Amino acid sequence: MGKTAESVWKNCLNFVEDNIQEQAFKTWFIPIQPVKLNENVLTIQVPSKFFYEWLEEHYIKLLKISLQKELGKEAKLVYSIVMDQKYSGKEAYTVKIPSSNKEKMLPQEVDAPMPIDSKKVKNPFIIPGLQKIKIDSQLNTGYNFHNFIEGETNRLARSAGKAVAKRPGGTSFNPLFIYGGVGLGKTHLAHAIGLEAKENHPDKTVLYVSTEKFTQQFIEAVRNNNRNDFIHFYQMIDILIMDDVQFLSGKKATQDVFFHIFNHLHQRGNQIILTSDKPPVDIQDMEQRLISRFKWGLSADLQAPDYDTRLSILNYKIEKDGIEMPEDVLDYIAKSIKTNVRELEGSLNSIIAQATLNKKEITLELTQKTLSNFINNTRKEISIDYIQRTVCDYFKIPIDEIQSKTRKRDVVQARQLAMYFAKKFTKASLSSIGSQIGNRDHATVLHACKTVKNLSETDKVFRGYVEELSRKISVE
Ligand SMILES: Nc1ncnc2c1ncn2[C@@H]1O[C@H](COP(=O)(O)OP(=O)(O)OP(=O)(O)O)[C@@H](O)[C@H]1O
Repeated sequence: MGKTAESVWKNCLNFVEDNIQEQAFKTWFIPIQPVKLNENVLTIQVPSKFFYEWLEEHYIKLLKISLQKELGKEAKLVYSIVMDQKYSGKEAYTVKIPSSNKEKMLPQEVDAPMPIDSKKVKNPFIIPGLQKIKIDSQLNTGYNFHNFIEGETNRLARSAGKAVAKRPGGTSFNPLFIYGGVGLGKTHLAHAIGLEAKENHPDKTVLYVSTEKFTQQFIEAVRNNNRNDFIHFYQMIDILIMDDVQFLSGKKATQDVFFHIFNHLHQRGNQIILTSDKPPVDIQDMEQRLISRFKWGLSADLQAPDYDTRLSILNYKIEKDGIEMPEDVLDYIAKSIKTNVRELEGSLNSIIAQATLNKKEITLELTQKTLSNFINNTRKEISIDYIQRTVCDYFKIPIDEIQSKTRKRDVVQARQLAMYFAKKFTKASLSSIGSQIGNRDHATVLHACKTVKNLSETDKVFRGYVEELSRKISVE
């Protein structure tokens, strides 16, 4: 039987699967569809331009080998990309681009719905000559890529940051929206991108600004009647990094001015990098038109580091400070401090300080003693998993039921209660709660929280459940 696109792709997938991690395989290869086979040219359909860029950046070598095994040395790969027409509200369409077939390459330029080359458009507000003024980028050289340790939980954000620093405004990651909980490295990564972009493109104007500072500057500008100067200044920036955009929440006038700056920069193909403690959809009191712009590029999250990353961070820091520490001590710290990198650094510093001040050797015993308070506090954190198990035990429902799609009344109620308690007892965002409890969206979680609140006010029996469960969960 002759070869078909399906059969060729199936064999390629078998080869790829044997050579990469399972999670990566599921994420980047399962969604691909074989479309056409024309002699030695295989066309595959990928869900987005981002997807295509990622494959070309990370897996091109593997794809090339697998394809050559199937179709010979002259094998060629063509991507069919489903382009989302976010800007015009028109139907999605597909574009076809050949693979670079290089082992390592820069992502190619694609016919994006947004004219990337709109740099030539003249900005009537900018006085010629002013554009190249030197500004202090406000970047902290201590926060660079070299000391930003890579791990499973930050790989996507880090790689996207690297890509942006290489080709600011030239990838589909615009804006690059980095989000994650407290102390997970958002600010560090944002500075690292700025520093590397500056190094790669010395002619570009880079500016890091916290949202708080931006807001203060704006208020000051309005007070002094130079709102326009403020806007013009920001419109001159080639790479704008704005930290903690969740602080725009509720600030209508600042959102408004940022909206105009954002549009201007984006239309000119300038790069925007934003950080936030939550994903765009969960930012409260933010204009919808801004939220939708935040989602235009790539949203990448930083999660709490896993054990291996925690250990690598500790090793890096002690090596840098020229300190020796027994392996069991490092292992103990990495196993005990799980929440975030700032706490990990803090605990390491406390141990070093204890040992230095008391002229003691760093031992496991000293470490356990120093960290005891800290660990007791951290253990009190309640996980979503624990909440789900407690609710399911209480109602005698198997945990897979609330994870399933079933709409059975008792299961729906248990699921809603689990969502309500996750909102009450954890710092997780609505969308993160939804994705962990039954793979629902943030609106479902919001609805669940309201339903539980309403029912507790009107139904005595239900209120009893809520109170008892609340006690059970918080006792731990
Ligand atoms: N992957 C990493 N490798 C090395 N150090 C890291 C890493 N991630 C975070 N850190 C360090 O952890 C500390 C906290 O990081 P950072 O201030 O960037 O967090 P953040 O997410 O911006 O926190 P916040 O939400 O409180 O602003 C910094 O000292 C940073 O250098």
